[in-house]
Amino acid sequence: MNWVSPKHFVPNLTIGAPVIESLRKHTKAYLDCHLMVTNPSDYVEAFGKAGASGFTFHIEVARDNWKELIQNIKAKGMRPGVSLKPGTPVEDVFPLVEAETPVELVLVMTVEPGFGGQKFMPEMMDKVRTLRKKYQSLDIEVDGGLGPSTIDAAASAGANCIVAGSSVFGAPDPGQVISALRKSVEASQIKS
Ligand SMILES: O=C(CO)[C@@H](O)[C@H](O)COP(=O)(O)O
Repeated sequence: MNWVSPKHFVPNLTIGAPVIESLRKHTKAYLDCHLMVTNPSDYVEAFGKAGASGFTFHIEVARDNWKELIQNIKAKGMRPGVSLKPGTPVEDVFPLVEAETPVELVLVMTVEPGFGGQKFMPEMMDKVRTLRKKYQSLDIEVDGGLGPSTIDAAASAGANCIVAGSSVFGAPDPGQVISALRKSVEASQIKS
């Protein structure tokens, strides 16, 4: 794909706080917000007010301010999470999980963030296994290329929160795919 990253031109997001606010009027569901942005601090207040449940930022853009960011996310009533890109070592998020005010979720990207429909990277399961061994009760999320053919690898490595796009929205029966994903995670949790 020949795609060049644009510079920021406007401070708004296509699926930003107004979308969360609109959804919140119709559901009590957990709204898990993963902000793939360079300036997550700028969005905490708006997402909190809009009714987001979780706010996940990227470690790659928060190396200098993650402590304040986590505290701010919690102060605004959301669960803080941190995400890491495929090239980022898992050790980089340990301090955030072990902090006095810790993140409550780690999102291991299983594709390069940016586009749906990419191939799952099984080698990222080493990160998931490492996190699960070290932190038994941590929420570990995976995102990218998850579907019926890849869920068992992720679930058996220890992932318990699954983000799935193409496999669900491209299925003739999305509910059936969601059930299959859920079943695999539940079965792995019983075994461990
Ligand atoms: O936002 C991203 C990647 O940037 C992911 O959430 C993907 O969009 C998930 O989609 P599939 O890989 O399941 O199609």
